[in-house]
Amino acid sequence: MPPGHTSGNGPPAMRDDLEKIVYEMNPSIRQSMRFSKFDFKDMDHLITVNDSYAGKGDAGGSEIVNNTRYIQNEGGKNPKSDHSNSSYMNPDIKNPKNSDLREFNLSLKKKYGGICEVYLGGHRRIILSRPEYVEKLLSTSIKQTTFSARTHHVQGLEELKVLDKGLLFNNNLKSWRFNRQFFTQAILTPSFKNDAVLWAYKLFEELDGYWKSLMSNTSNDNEHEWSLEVDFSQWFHRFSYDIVVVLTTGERSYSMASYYNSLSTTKVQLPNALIENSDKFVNEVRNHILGLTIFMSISSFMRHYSPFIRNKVISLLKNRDCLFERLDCIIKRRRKEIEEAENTELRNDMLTYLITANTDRNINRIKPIEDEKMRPMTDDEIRINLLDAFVNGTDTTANLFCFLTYHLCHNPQVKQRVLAEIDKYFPSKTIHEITYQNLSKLKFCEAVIMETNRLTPTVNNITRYSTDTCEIAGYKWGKGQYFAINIIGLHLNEDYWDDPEVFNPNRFYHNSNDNNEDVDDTVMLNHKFSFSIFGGGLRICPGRKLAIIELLALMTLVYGKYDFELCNMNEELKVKSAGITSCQELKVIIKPRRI
Ligand code: HEM
Repeated sequence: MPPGHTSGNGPPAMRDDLEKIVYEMNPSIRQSMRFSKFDFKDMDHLITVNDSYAGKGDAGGSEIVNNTRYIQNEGGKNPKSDHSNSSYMNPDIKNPKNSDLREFNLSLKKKYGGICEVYLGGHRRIILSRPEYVEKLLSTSIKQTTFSARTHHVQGLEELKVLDKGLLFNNNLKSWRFNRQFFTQAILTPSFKNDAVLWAYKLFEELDGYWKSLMSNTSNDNEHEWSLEVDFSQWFHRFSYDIVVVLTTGERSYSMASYYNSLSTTKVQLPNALIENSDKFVNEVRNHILGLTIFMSISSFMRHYSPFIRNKVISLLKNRDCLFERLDCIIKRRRKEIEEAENTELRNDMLTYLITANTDRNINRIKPIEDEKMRPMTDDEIRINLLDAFVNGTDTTANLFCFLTYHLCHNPQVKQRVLAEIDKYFPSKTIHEITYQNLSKLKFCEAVIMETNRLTPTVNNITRYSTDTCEIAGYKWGKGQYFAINIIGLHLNEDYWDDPEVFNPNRFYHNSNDNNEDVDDTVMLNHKFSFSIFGGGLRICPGRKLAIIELLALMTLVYGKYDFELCNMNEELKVKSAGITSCQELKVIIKPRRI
């Protein structure tokens, strides 16, 4: 997930504070944070395309030019003709107030075509919206290291102690490779994937229990005919936290239980202290994610000397210390358990893998490729890898599941096909047989996941920072150029997609005969890079398989058991869009489908 991610369902107090900081402070900061809340009227001022930059390779991009010039005129169309359309909106997300960066990206593509230049907070970014232009950035070649970094050296990230560590903000190629190898191996082993499905099942059972109990609080006595209004956004953000925490640390968090307690007069049978501790943990992670946004976007001077921000910054640094201390305790506790469990079989969670990798207790016995990677990981390294999994692996999946539900409710025929496929492979009473191998048979469901991400991507930009001179989009650029791939610009590009605004999973499902088990899962895209759900190249999302397994498991378990419809079909999808597009609320009525 790219930098600048804000979580949609952070604790309200925290979110309000962030908005206060961003929107109500002095104008110079508002200007620098314009990517969060921008004004279409000002776009011509903000955006400059000037090929005198190109070729010079001036990474500083010294001046803002007030006029706008088109350097790429796509498909013979004059982008100027789209001017009146600058507030173009996808039918599914209608309110520009609710969807800042997504709408901004869409209008950039509409108005300026495949390439343009944007100044945000004094930094020049080159925005790319054509698949041909992003090829080199997402190249898989190991030798192509010009675009191995995601950001420039952001001092704020150093202060948060995440720069050049772990994966997400690690620009040190050697250190990144070391961490990436462990991270990937830890979450791609068959035993880990099995556990992922097992935990999805267990946590769904827990969720199912809460929903039934909430229903029994109401007057309807007939257990087969009840219905319940639930906010999918709240439940599935919590579900994704609980599953990622248990899969990575092997320890339970109880954020679903805590949410249930807030809704119900009867409470879960767990000690309060356990739930409070779990709430603290989840809030620390959420605040850390918000901290990443603030520390990346606001200059060191403003962070430390602006009276508006200073206190927030101090509390975010305290939050970082608490979270790090908590993770360090978990790591130490597990190290001790591993030492004490001499001859016993070890668990499959990510933490156990990271502790034992390259030791004689290695749970997966995968041989490291290079000598330098032979050493075990330190606690400091393990901590950041766990954090990377929390930061990247929770809200992304939860939001996608909400968007998916929304699209299915608006496309009843697609919904019927999804249910038919689930019923075919997981008939009633066989749901406990769910494994990652048989989930992979759900090809139509997988196509629905892809199409959901095409139309409503959770990640808005994939960024790269050039570590050498390069040529992109026919221009020469200097070392230190910041590029941002405009995902929605690619996904709704009419040159590569027929009826791009229509929800049509068949684009990703090429087997017209549903009875044919031997499905061709090669998706034919007009251009390899016209679709990017998980990024690409060296930095491609390492959690992509886990994300798909989790989403398929959720579809099977939730849609298999419950019928679902939106409380209000006319209501807009409520999203907020910064680094990721996040679902704020999704009210759904659920009814039992299978008894
Ligand atoms: C639907 C869910 C998800 C989506 C849409 C998603 C998307 C992405 C994208 C677009 C990137 C940037 C890739 C690039 O720069 O080329 C990324 C990076 C990353 N993702 Fe995911 N992701 C998802 C789930 C997960 C999960 C479940 C995990 C792990 C538990 C994860 C871990 C990571 C990490 C660690 C990175 C940084 C990789 C690096 O810099 O080497 N993601 N993700």
